[in-house]
Amino acid sequence: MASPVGKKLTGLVAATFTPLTPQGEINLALIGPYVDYLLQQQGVRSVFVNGTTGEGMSLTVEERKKLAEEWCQKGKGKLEQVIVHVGCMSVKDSQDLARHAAQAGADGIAVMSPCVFKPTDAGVLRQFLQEVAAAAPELPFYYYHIPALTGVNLLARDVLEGIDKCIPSFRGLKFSGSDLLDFGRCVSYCPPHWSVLYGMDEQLLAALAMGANGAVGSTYNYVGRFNVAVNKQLMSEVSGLNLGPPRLPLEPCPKSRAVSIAQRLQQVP
Ligand SMILES: CC(=O)N[C@@H]([C@@H](O)[C@H](O)[C@H](O)CO)[C@@H](O)CC(=O)C(=O)O
Repeated sequence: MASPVGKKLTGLVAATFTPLTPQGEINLALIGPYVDYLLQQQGVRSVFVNGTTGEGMSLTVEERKKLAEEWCQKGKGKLEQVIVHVGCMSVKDSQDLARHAAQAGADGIAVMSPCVFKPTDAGVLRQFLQEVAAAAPELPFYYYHIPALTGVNLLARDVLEGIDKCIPSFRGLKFSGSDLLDFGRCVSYCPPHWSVLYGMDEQLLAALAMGANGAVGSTYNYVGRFNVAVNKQLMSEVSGLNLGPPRLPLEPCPKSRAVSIAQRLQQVP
């Protein structure tokens, strides 16, 4: 099957919370107003559903399906992209969620590593991701790298090695780690039609300076507007300095180039 096209995922993406009723049931009635709130109050136009912030791993498969459907339905014609996290401990549950996300009209799916029986190396993790991606080959697929939660301390760059050969729908990664060297190597490795999205909101400026295409995080639910303003300002200052394309060639990273990047960034007021 031909690999999916679809618009490149960029900008701020809110990792959505899951609204619950006082009885602990998912509260689907709040999703419509949540969409409007993100657009109107935060200037955030894409969402990442059932991830860490949304406590997807603590929800049942049925609850995750209902939430994915509701976000796709209420976001249709309003949001730019609805990305659904479909990672589970069970590959079959993940495949089921991937197929469902495609039927529900999601714009892409993401998967984190299983974290109890952990992959022993990057190849094993790639194989897990491949089996899930194959269940919805028409959807752009993203690897969700979050080692602090999964305990899977593989380098994201190693996971990316040759990944498009086994996952034709691969379109990038959400990097929720603090290792900016690994992040920079991912930026360098990814072709321009992939998205490199950063997920530690506290380090967003560093990630943008290193070439992130956007960010996925919890704080964009409530300080999205602030970030949109700061990022616009940063980008105009950086482009005013004539630094060239933001995608920095860090692989291999010669010392002289690293120094010159640092010197140039110091000039940003
Ligand atoms: C561990 C965690 O929840 N990390 C958040 C961050 O947005 C994080 O809340 C933020 O950087 C504040 O520490 C995201 O990376 C998680 C995320 O995007 C998700 O919910 O899928």
